[in-house]
Amino acid sequence: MNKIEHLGIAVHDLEASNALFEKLMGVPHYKIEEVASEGVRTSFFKAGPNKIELLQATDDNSPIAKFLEKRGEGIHHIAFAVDDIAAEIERLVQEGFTVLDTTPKKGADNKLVAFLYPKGTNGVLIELCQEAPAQGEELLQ
Ligand SMILES: C[C@@H](C(=O)O)C(=O)SCCNC(=O)CCNC(=O)[C@H](O)C(C)(C)COP(=O)(O)OP(=O)(O)OC[C@H]1O[C@@H](n2cnc3c(N)ncnc32)[C@H](O)[C@@H]1OP(=O)(O)O
Ligand SMILES: [Co+2]
Repeated sequence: MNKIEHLGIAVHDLEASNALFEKLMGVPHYKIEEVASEGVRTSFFKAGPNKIELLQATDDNSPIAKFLEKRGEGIHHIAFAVDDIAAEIERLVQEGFTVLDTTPKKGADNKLVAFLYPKGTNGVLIELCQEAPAQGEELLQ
């Protein structure tokens, strides 16, 4: 795995949290993107080379809606950048991790992503992220 690609933070109200993080970090968010397949609306901030992803639920079945209900607002996941997500998924399965997405799926910000079940990773939800190749559609079906 390479660097931490982003930290995901679950929030109730994306607009309010955008204003708060803008004040906190001294920079505006650089994009808002909805990922309907994940039931989320996201916004991104850069702090030097690092990224923060704020996530709001777009429906009641969203992982973010469930998380907020159970645990309230807070850090939801850590995303690691990987060069070859398919190879990394295979390696982690071999290592005995429960990979929730054996086929990478579309994430935000032009990424292919896959998640690991948090009960097998010390209670931390892990996301793998690969920069989506231009012809990434093939990987997504
Ligand atoms: C757009 C994209 C991107 O960056 O590009 C994103 O980030 S999308 C980000 C949104 N998408 C995702 O999160 C997709 C992957 N997540 C999932 O598939 C789900 O949220 C699960 C992680 C499987 C949890 O689902 P659910 O809560 O329905 O399952 P469950 O009731 O069996 O929960 C199992 C246990 O995991 C805990 N649990 C749930 N979410 C957690 C989280 N984020 N971090 C740590 N623990 C977590 C629950 O509290 C519960 O523990 P207790 O029983 O002890 O209470
Ligand atoms: Co994420």
